[in-house]
Amino acid sequence: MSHQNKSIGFNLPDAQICLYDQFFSKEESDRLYISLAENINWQQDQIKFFGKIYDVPRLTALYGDTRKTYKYSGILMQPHPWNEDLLFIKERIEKEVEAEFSTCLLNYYRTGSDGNSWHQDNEKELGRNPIIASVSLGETRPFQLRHIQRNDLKRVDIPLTHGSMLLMKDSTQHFWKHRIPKTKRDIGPRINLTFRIIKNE
Ligand SMILES: O=C(O)CCC(=O)C(=O)O
Ligand SMILES: [Fe+2]
Repeated sequence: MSHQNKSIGFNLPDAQICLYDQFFSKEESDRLYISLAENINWQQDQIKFFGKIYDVPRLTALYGDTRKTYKYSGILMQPHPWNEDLLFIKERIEKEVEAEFSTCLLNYYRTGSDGNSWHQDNEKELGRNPIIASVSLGETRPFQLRHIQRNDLKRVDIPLTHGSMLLMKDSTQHFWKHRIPKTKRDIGPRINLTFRIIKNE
């Protein structure tokens, strides 16, 4: 039996975004969450901001084809090789999306004090119109988007639930910034995986 994934498109100017809720079943999502929390090599990154060094407010990890290095926030990252869970997730996405991903950047938001500030994923290694597939596990957090030029457009809030997959492509990264805001609410942890295509060799 072939299984049909339902997606919701967001009609945003200068963007191509769609969301698949329950892209992974509850059982798959629970299993993946536990396994990734335990088995991924989570690390604490730091950023330099006006000459001072700060911990990034989340844990991260880079996995993928080991020839593809990735430079973000000014740091050159060497990926860990794919593991079984990541290949399972990647293959499921690739069945739905016409793309082959080289790299996965993972984020672990331990509490509401962890977040991801406004940015565009527009590093030159990603090429001109990057496709990014973003899987969420654990606590639902809002994914917020804002257009970088048009202040007539309202901010968009997309709740990213356990087992969902958000797809961003075409000019999205040129015109829209996104973030995961921090919150004072007492919430549980969340794991996010963003699958990307790195063009360098
Ligand atoms: O956690 C998320 O949903 C977003 C992550 C993100 O924007 C990124 O890693 O570039
Ligand atoms: Fe991002």
